[in-house]
Amino acid sequence: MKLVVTGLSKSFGAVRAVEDVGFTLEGGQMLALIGPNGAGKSTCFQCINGQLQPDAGRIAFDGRDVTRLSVAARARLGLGRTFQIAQVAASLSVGQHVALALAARDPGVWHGVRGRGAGADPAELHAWLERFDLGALAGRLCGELPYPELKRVELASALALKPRVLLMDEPTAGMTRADRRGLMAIVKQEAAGGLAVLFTEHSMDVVFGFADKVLVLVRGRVIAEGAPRRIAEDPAVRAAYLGMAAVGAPA
Ligand SMILES: Nc1ncnc2c1ncn2[C@@H]1O[C@H](COP(=O)(O)OP(=O)(O)OP(=O)(O)O)[C@@H](O)[C@H]1O
Repeated sequence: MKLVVTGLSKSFGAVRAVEDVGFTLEGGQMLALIGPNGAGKSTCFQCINGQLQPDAGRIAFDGRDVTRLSVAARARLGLGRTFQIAQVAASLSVGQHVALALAARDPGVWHGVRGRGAGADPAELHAWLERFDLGALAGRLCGELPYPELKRVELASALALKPRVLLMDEPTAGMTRADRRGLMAIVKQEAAGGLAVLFTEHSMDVVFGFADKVLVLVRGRVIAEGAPRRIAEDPAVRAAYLGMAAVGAPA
């Protein structure tokens, strides 16, 4: 798997949110997109997942140009993302939510071909829930879950679709350090199995603890790219973005 982004640019009126951004992401890698507020992380992220159309640039997925494809078409090719569990899904149980995601992987279920409604195979569902330490919570309503567990349900549901690239926009926002690390450890395991991961992140312990590669954006442009240790020591990064105090030692 290879995701190649070249010359990505997007403006909003006079604001050049993203300018000439490029990078390569391969299977098994975790790439963190970082930068100060307003640097263009979300805009870049949304151009890649298809929510926004870039003004210029190309996004190639395994050699195929996906720049003009819809979110759904990208997802079908294996470009997956985590979604925040919306209000409507809050009334589903954990088991139901994950079962829907598992079933959605198989279009036959939706077309009634298998005649089993939207149910996943119970044994597969059980194994999947256990993998995310959600077995004991299967009957709980998503809307009543503590935040870290809810984030695990979102991740379990996104990965149930078996993406080859997982896009996560601020996956650990609002979590404690321990919960952040717990969630990202699961993602890291998936990456070890060949999944490519692109995530935006503000928590430096997550960036330096889990990313294989870091891309630093400042005012829409890439100012540095490389291994976390190199990025942490990069004077331009320290000066332009992180600030001396904010850069922790790489984990
Ligand atoms: N829909 C929009 N309309 C107008 N300007 C926008 C829009 N979305 C983003 N911008 C502007 O583009 C620039 C980049 O914003 P973006 O949200 O991509 O940055 P970010 O790095 O994700 O920031 P944050 O860390 O605060 O979420 C900012 O100046 C922002 O105000």
